[in-house]
Amino acid sequence: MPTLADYQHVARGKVRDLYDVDDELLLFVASDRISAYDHILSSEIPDKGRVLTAMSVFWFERLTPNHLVAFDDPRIPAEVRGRALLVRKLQMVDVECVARGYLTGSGMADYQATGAVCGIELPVGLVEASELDPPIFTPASKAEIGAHDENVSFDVIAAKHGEELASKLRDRTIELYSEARAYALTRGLILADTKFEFGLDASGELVLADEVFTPDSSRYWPAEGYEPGRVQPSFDKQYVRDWLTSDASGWDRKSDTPPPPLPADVVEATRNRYVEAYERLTGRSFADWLA
Ligand SMILES: C[C@H](c1ccccc1)n1cc(-c2ncnc(N)c2C#N)cn1
Repeated sequence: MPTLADYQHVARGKVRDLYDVDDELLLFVASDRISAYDHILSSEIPDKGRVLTAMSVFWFERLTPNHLVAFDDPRIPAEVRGRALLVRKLQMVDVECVARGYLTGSGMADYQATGAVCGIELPVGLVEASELDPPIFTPASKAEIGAHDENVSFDVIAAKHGEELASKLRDRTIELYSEARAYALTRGLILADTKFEFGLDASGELVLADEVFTPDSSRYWPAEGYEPGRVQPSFDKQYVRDWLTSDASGWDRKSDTPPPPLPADVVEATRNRYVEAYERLTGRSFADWLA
C-alpha cells in the first residue's frame, strides 16, 4: 500500500490537494480544513474531508461522464482513504462554471451595481436570495490564491474557448445544476448555486471533474425557513460564521488578523451539520461510508 509521500504533490487548494499517481491518474484529496471569511481556519472539522468526498461520489454515480476512477482502491494511501479519489487526468478547461438558481454573493453584488450578472440582464426588483428561474450560467475566470474569481460574460468565454465549447460548458452546467437543485429540494435542501470544473478527455469529450455539489463548491441552505429579502443561513458554515462574528470570539472580521481557533462545541456542531447534509441528501448513513 503506497503512502502519500510516494506521490508528487502537484496542486494545492485552500482545503484540498492534488497528487500525481501515474501517467493516467491523479489523487484528489479533500482535507478537514475549513475556510470562512476568506481565511483558512486553524481549526479543522473532523470528517469534513470524508463527508465531502462521499457527497461527490454520490453525485458522480449519477452524473456522467466524469473523471472518477475509484474511491476504494489499493492505490489510495490508508492515511487519506475515504477522503481521496483516484481520478483520470484531463485537459482542464480554465473556466469556473457557475450556475446560480438564487441571487446571492458576488451575483447579488453585480446585480445591485449593474442590474445584470455576467452580462445577463435580470428583472428589476430582485432581492437577496431571490429565486432565479430558469437558473443562469455565470462563469468566472480563476483568480490567484487569495483573490476572488472574476465574473465574466459568456462572450468572454466564447472568445477564449470558442462558441461551441462555451455553449457546451453553459448547457452542461445548467443541465447538471437543474437536476441536482430539483433533487435536493425533495430532501429539504436548497442548492442555491454551484461551481463546476470540466476537462476534455483524449477524444475531446467534455468530462465533469473536480468535486461536485459539495458544500465547498456549492451553497446549501435549509429549505425550511427560506425567505427572500435576507441573507440565508449556510447549512454547513453558519455556526462558524456566527461564532467568528460574535463578541465571544474577540475577532474583528475587518482586521487583517487571522480568526481564532474555534471552540470545541462549534467544531462538533459543524461536523454534525456536514454529516446531516450528507445523510439528508443521499438517504445513506455516513457511518456506512467506507466502513
Ligand atoms: C483546480 C483543481 C484543484 C484540485 C485540487 C487542488 C488544487 C486544484 N484542479 C483539478 C485538476 C485536474 N487536472 C487534470 N485532471 C483532472 N481530473 C483534474 C481534476 N479534478 C487540476 N487542478
